[in-house]
Amino acid sequence: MDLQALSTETAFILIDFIKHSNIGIREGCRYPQAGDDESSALALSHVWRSFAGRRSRRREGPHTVLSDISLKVDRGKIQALVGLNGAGKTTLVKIASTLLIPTRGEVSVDGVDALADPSQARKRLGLVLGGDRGFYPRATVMANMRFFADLADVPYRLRDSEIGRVLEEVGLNGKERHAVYELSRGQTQRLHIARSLLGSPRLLLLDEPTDGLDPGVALHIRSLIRSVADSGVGILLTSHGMEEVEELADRIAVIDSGRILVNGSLEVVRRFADVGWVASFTLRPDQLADPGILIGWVGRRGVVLTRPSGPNWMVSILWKRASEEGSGPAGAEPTRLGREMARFFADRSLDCPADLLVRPAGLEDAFLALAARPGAEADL
Ligand SMILES: Nc1ncnc2c1ncn2[C@@H]1O[C@H](COP(=O)(O)OP(=O)(O)OP(=O)(O)O)[C@@H](O)[C@H]1O
Repeated sequence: MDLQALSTETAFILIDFIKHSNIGIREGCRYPQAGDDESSALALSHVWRSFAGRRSRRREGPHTVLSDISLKVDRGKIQALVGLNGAGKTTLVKIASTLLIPTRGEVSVDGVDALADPSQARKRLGLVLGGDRGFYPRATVMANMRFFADLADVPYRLRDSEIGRVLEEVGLNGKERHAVYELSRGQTQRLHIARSLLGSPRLLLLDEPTDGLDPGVALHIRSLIRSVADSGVGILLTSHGMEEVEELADRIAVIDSGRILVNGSLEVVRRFADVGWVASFTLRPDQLADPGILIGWVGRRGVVLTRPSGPNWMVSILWKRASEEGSGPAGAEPTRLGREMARFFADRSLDCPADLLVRPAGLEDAFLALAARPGAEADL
């Protein structure tokens, strides 16, 4: 736009508008301002959250649950949040949903400052905390959805068609006249998702959406989550299901004691956790009475996890990837690694386990390796 070609009055009105809006001019183009990230459904910046100690523990002072969390969820992408129980995932979801105010930091939902204008932010997001609560159980699906559509500010004349749209999206069309208590657990969970989609939010916050569901229903919910993301909604997903996260997430943040350890693709998380290949097998007591011998042999090249299974041990060796560039067995192809392990048994005149399997490490293995890292006991 050529400002010189405008009358002085029009130019002043335009400049005044630009000063009081979120728009900047750089060589005649609109460029993003702070809090106006075009691709962000959610932006958390240096978020901290503390809780006052319980009355009996007041002298201990506030308990810090989240420390300096910065996280972005892009539109159309699924950002997963994984961590052990009590790591701070639900607290973070509650802050993103405006249910909880951070002690410090900034929260922006679809470009809206959620701390300055929580009601505008709420209109742009959907929240699924799941579980059996959250609906009027004796009222019908339709009555519940009309109530929540009103809360979501869906215009009255569009209300029933909007409800029809979201019920169809989750496969609950036909259930409108059923009381909520008549729905199965999986159907109730789908209704939670339908409710969160009312008003076409730009951000969906899903806290363990498939928790407690049978595998078939969980599969359906997962494909629903993917299709919602594909429609351009940014999704923040917390889950203890590592396979689910691996399948769905574009980015995975691992949170530990209220801090983000790493955030990126599965490959980034695996590199951070320093785990490349996993060897798993069953060890009989007549093969190796003391798994400590195996642990000593692996040494610093990996992590050995054992768990009893009847009289046997189930063993997983999380081989570090650092030695992939070096000389250790983890640097070999899985076949070479398998051969190396076979030699361990042969050198001790022991049978090589028949079920020995070497496979690439997944998210669960990376997570276990992080939990087993030195010093982790102190903070996990
Ligand atoms: N209202 C509260 N008052 C005091 N402490 C709280 C409160 N809410 C959460 N916490 C504490 O904050 C920590 C993190 O809890 P949060 O529920 O966010 O963990 P989480 O990662 O979601 O755990 P889980 O996987 O078990 O659901 C826990 O130590 C919890 O006890």
